[in-house]
Amino acid sequence: MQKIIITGADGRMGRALLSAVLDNPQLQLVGAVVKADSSLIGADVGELIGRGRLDIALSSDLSSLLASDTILIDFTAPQATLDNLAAALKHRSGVVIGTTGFNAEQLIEMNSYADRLAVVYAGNYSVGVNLSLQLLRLATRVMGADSDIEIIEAHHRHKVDAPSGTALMMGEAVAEALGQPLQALAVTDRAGQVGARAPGTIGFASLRGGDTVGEHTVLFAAEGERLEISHKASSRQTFARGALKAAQWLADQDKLGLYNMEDVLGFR
Ligand SMILES: NC(=O)C1=CN([C@@H]2O[C@H](COP(=O)(O)OP(=O)(O)OC[C@H]3O[C@@H](n4cnc5c(N)ncnc54)[C@H](OP(=O)(O)O)[C@@H]3O)[C@@H](O)[C@H]2O)C=CC1
Ligand SMILES: O=C(O)C1=N[C@H](C(=O)O)C[C@H](O)C1
Repeated sequence: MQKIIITGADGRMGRALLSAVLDNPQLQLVGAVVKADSSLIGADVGELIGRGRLDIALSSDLSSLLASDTILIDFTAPQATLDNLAAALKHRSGVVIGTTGFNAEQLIEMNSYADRLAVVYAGNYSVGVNLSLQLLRLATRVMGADSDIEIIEAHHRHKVDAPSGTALMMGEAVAEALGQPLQALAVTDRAGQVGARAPGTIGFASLRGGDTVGEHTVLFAAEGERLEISHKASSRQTFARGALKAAQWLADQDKLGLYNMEDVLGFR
């Protein structure tokens, strides 16, 4: 059985991941980690997620749980993820990262682990979103030169980063098919007298409200027609199950490296 540790265990994704691990007979939950100042330290994981006592206590001591045969699944916040990667390196644990909102320096730091650890990183672990990246590359090759490309995302009111990690992944796929880096094309801030749309740019718009789990549309607006490629997640379990698939896949890899969900799904 593959041993799994969940960080950010009391978060929205942390709880979804705990349920998904407990439902998967091929996985064994060996640790659930919360912040050092959390009032939940010592509480029972089963009671946290409404499943009755499981005799696994929430802990803040990630290092004491990590080992070379554990996989850490981390959906927390950018700095916490980088701290957790440093801890994983000491124990040679594989890491599956779902956190979004990294800045450029933080992404460079994450990439620096690629030759020392086995890591999967994806801004979205659903099958549908990762399949859509293939569709987006094709649509961009066919229609990209003649279309205005806009990426619209909607999330719940608690989300702290924008554009979403998924929107940026989609933007990267489109930019790659256009043969340019995303930073050179992305427009994320339209307000006031911004002027007419610059050709070849990729616009981003972010909506926040209610309990929206995660919705993304990439619009190719051409003369006389519009193509929209959309994905709607209706449950966090879809992300949790994808992350567990990534953990099982990572455990079977014999090479270190920074992988993504397209690697896990065999799409590239
Ligand atoms: N890749 C994917 O498929 C998906 C990615 N996400 C991403 O996952 C991340 C978490 O999302 P979500 O679960 O909704 O967020 P939550 O805010 O519900 O959970 C975040 C968790 O991380 C913990 N945390 C935050 N900051 C720190 C820190 N500095 N040190 C240690 N722990 C910390 C929080 O602890 P505390 O509660 O004590 O603050 C909490 O347990 C986000 O970046 C989100 O975008 C979300 C869904 C899918
Ligand atoms: O914060 C979320 O909730 C989500 N975050 C990810 C993102 O930033 O794209 C994935 C999903 O859309 C939910």
